[in-house]
Amino acid sequence: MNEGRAAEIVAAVGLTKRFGDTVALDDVSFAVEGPGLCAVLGPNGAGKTTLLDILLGLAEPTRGTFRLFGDAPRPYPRRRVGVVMQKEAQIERVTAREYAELFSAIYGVRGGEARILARARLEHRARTAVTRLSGGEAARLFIATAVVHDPALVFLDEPTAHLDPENKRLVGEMLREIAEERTLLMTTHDLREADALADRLLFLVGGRVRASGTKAELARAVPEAERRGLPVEDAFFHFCAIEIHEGQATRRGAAT
Ligand SMILES: Nc1ncnc2c1ncn2[C@@H]1O[C@H](COP(=O)(O)OP(=O)(O)OP(=O)(O)O)[C@@H](O)[C@H]1O
Repeated sequence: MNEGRAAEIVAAVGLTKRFGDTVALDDVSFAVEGPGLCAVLGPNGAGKTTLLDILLGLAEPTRGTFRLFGDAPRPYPRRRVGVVMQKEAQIERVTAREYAELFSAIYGVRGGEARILARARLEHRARTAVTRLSGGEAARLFIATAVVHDPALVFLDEPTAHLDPENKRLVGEMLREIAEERTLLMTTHDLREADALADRLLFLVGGRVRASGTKAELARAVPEAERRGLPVEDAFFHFCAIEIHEGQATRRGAAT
């Protein structure tokens, strides 16, 4: 990543979201500079999806505001933003090529389907129904589709959840390549994956930001005596006093 080009891409200012008595986000403020990959890390129920929904313009915060590319998102800058949701549309009998054609047409990108299939390395699976692709193949198709219109910012909600290690690695390589030129904001509860992929980190627990910054900054803040695992694992434990296993929060040493 070229530090000289860093600019504010996403900024949240006091975002709060309530669902009845549940406070999903509690006065969340942070800024993400780009390009690069920012991992939003937190256990189940931390508020990650709620945060993405607000930043995507799909939900209104109860309180607070946010900026995209340094400006208020009105009108929402759809053409500059891409998205991979946790549950992407799985339309029966639509092939990988048809799926790529459909979204290329929606985004008005001529010849986009060939770019999508090439980026996803799925040319040989073009005639296979999306519902019959493996988890890794489907993840690559959704990610390649999300960037067909060349957005500067891409939101991804747990794009590698439920993938085996080899497919996580393949998808991770794809995300790193995409993050060379763009800003990716990706939710995950996989600390190892964040350690391997992220330039920046946002730790979210119980709807509150526990820390945010570059991976190097947060890793440096961990005292020598607390350094036992990967830098991101140590930093998460240091700032949040919990670890995440299978999405669940546990105290260090409590999991098998
Ligand atoms: N539409 C809703 N109505 C009521 N409560 C909600 C709603 N959406 C989210 N919540 C609650 O808000 C909190 C944050 O949920 P959210 O889905 O944002 O967490 P998350 O970090 O994305 O979790 P996961 O890792 O399991 O996807 C949870 O307590 C959840 O039950």
